[in-house]
Amino acid sequence: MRFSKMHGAGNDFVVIDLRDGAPAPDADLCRLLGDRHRGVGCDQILTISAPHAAGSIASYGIWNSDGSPSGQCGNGARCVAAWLVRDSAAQGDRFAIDSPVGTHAVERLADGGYRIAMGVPDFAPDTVPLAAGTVAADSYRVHVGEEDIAFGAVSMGNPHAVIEVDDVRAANVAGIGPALQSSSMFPNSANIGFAQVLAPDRIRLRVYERGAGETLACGSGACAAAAVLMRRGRIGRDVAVELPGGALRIAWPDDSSAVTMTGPTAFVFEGELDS
Ligand SMILES: N[C@@H](CCC[C@H](N)C(=O)O)C(=O)O
Repeated sequence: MRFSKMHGAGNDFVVIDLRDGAPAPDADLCRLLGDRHRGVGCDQILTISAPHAAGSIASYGIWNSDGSPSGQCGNGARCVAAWLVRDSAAQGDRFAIDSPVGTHAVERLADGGYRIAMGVPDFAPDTVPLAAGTVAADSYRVHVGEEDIAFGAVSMGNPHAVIEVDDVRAANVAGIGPALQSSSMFPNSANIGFAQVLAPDRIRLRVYERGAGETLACGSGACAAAAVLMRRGRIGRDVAVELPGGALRIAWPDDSSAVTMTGPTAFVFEGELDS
């Protein structure tokens, strides 16, 4: 099995081409590929297959390093786009690719970065899914140990909670992240973001990802944090999101439009696994 190792702002991937109809890796193989000691090591495994929608050039599947599937991966979408460009499957600077939750318009930028239309954020609790009766415009509350935590919740095709903090570097990401993930409020778990507003056009973010733990960057998490804070009026509609592994640009012109995410991609190495 041949694969490409890639990363987007430090969120790293094993990318596998399944366009010949080969089966997707099962959960055991995903765990092995994700293992940084016994396998290749990555946060997510991305598989590239034939398109689902007319007009798209390919589709992709997403698996976390613990073997669980996801519907959305922002950094992964940029890496899949860059992989398809290198493969000459993409003609021109604008094309479309299908994630498990829908079709995404892709724009290849002059500086080598990619802009992806990530879809319209959905705040409905049933969609997240979040076990809460009403849609809170601002935030929900939950007890984690002794702490009373306020958070926003949104689906970007995958579930996100966003906690605004004063100092993200001091945030208890490794404690609150897994505790909130296992709360009964999140029947499908969630990606837990910790966001600090630095300026109306700049936030700092760390994300404890579902199925992967804290990563150097989470693209859908950046969209989710920006959407929650924009909806609260805490920041403007076009922001830089500074993550431990790099910066992404997130824009959401108005509540009914798609969020766009812009950021870098990198190829790390090519590899081959034997059976
Ligand atoms: N790193 C990704 C998100 C990957 C999936 C996530 N952990 C989940 O289970 O939903 C990104 O860049 O968005």
